[in-house]
Amino acid sequence: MAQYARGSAVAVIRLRNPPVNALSRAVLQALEDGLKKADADPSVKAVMICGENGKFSAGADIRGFSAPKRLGGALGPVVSLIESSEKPVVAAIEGVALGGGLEVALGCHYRIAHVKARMGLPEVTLGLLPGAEGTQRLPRLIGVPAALDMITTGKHIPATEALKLGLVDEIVEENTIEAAIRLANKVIGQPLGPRRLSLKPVPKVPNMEAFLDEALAKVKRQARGCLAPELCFQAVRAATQSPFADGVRRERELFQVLLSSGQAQALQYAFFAERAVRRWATPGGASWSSAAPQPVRRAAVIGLGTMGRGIVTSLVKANIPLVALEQDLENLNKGRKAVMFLLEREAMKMEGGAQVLDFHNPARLQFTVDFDLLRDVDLVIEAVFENMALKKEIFHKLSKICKPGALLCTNTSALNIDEIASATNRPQQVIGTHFFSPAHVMRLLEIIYGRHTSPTAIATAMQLATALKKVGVVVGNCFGFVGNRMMFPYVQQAVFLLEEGSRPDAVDQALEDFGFKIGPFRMSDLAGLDVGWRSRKDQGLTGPSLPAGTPARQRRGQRYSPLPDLLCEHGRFGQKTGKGWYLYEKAGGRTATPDPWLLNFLSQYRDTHGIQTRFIDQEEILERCLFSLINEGFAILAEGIASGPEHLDVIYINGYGWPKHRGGPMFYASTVGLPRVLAKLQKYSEAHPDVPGLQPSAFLKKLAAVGNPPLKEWMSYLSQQSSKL
Ligand SMILES: CCCCCC/C=C/CC(=O)SCCNC(=O)CCNC(=O)[C@H](O)C(C)(C)COP(=O)(O)OP(=O)(O)OC[C@H]1O[C@@H](n2cnc3c(N)ncnc32)[C@H](O)[C@@H]1OP(=O)(O)O
Repeated sequence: MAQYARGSAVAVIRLRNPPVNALSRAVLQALEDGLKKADADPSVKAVMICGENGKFSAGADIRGFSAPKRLGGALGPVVSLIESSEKPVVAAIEGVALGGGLEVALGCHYRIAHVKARMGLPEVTLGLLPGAEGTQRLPRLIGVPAALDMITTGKHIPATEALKLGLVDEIVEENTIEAAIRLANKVIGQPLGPRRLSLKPVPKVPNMEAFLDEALAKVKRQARGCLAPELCFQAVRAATQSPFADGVRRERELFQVLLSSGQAQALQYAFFAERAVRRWATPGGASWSSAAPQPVRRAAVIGLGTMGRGIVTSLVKANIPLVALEQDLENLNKGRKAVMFLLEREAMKMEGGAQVLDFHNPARLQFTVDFDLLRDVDLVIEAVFENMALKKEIFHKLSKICKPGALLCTNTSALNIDEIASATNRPQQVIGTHFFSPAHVMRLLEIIYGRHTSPTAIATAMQLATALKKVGVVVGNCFGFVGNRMMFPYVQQAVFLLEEGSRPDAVDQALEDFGFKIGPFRMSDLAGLDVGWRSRKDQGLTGPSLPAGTPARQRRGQRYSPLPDLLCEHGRFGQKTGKGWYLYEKAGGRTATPDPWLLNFLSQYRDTHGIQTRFIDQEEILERCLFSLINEGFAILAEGIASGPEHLDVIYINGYGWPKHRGGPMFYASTVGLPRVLAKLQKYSEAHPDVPGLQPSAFLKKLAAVGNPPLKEWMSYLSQQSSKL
């Protein structure tokens, strides 16, 4: 709704639709009614539009896009109605003015913002473009370069920047509403023509065409298959080429293309999925609604290797005082230097810099080799390397030293949380916090509860994720948890494809064309092949503990590829050694080129094992890699390791480079259709009966059999009928 009130000469229209004053049909109708009322009332000389509860508006009601024509049809004309008013209209922007909310403000003749307000046109992040004339008004107001940047990236800008760009006329530190009413009174009677953005020309840029060509190339490079950025660009370009009305027509056409592209649906699903995972629950009945977090006033990080350094940086950025601990002075000094380097770099990106982060202050960041300094911390994150014995030794020590209530977190990507917890006297306070590298950059935090982990511990870890500006996803304990467990069959298929005749660059290209930021072989070279090698040796899959006589390409009765082990035996660990699946310009180099040595090695390997080389097309690469990953996802859901497909999708989008415009693996499966996914898996598992990852999971079969229900209904089939799976 929007509430209409008349003060003296200024009528106030207050957008009201908690929590973010999204522009539903009802809100738009009330806004339109309010404008008409003000127009008809001769005692009203000006209008002020604001939002309830300190928020202007977060834009169109995203949930209303299922009835897009009705909502879309309504917003543009309302913005025009505002602009054409014969009485000055002032927008009082508090909190956020985003998307359609900012478009409403752009229709107003004046904009005044609170200094803490944020503005943006984030439609592109939802697979759309600003479809209420925003792509035509914004370039007229702030110029093409700044408008293109805002519209094609969707970034939110602070009020201070908005003022510099000329997006708002004034910013205030006190009462925005009173300031807006004062401004409205002041401008009564002044000519409105110059304030109507639709009447303004688009400011000229020297050599506009060359500028636009360059901007388009940049947009395409960054979009990686996502349509919206390019169509946003086209809408802005229309503003530079056509009169306002024609530009608006073009904007509407492009909006319709996006609306029916499927990508918009995927991105909107991803938006809500990210919010849905905050409402965590465990099969034991613990949940976000009843568990309260405990405060974290001081934390500790153990281990200053790559992960520990990123975690320390992340905690400092979140303003959490901490102790950083290493085993000896040599490693401590190395770690301290690396952390300081990261923090200096982060500080340079921030307004206020090093002073804001305050990392030179030992009360906020203390480096030590003394475990005793961990006595009074509220939370410890252990980030030493993946070795169960070492982790258990540390947790045993922690349970003796740390105060009784301290939360003990382990940063592990696969190890058993219960076994680590068994080394302590407080398993209820032990939890897995799987950070992704680089830990101060990557948004995902996989939070793993063990058999004894308390609801308070989960709530505290989730609260930590929020403080670190990360997306926390709560999952159960199994080898590899959710993310890596789904990754194993994907990577396994990629390697099997090499055995059968493909090449690393062909597999990577297929998956990068699908939208992954980086294919599995480039990723493996980046992460280091030795990491997996060590883990496989620990599991007895390779190395000295492998029983004599074990067939080269079989382990425990299943197909196994020794290719990654063989590469490691040749000292090919990836980027760090200058060679892995690819060749690099030097050790530590980043430019991957196909390596003739590797191709020759693969060919000899196939000869040795009597494998007939065949051509493998892109379709097979995608289906085998993606469907095996998805198949594991269904097994994870059936086991109750994650409480819904949204969890898996949020993990993949934020931790594994899954293209967001495809909505995550489980959403993608729902768009392909479960019967098709099942049929393909059946075909491939018949061809490769010794690969369990290709054998369709019982839950997938069930869902296909009951008629491919929509994703949001999947879990209900599990709870009702799991006994029959
Ligand atoms: C043919 C012409 C057609 C023209 C059609 C006009 C087109 C207009 C396009 C748009 O306006 S699209 C919407 C653009 N706006 C956005 O993308 C903003 C999205 N929201 C946010 O970024 C954030 O929510 C926020 C506003 C910055 C607030 O962040 P905060 O972290 O404080 O809270 P959240 O947990 O994110 O949100 C709270 C709650 O509100 C729900 N919500 C937020 N925005 C919207 C919205 N625009 N529509 C509906 N619901 C919204 C959010 O889902 C949360 O609720 P939940 O129940 O927890 O999910």
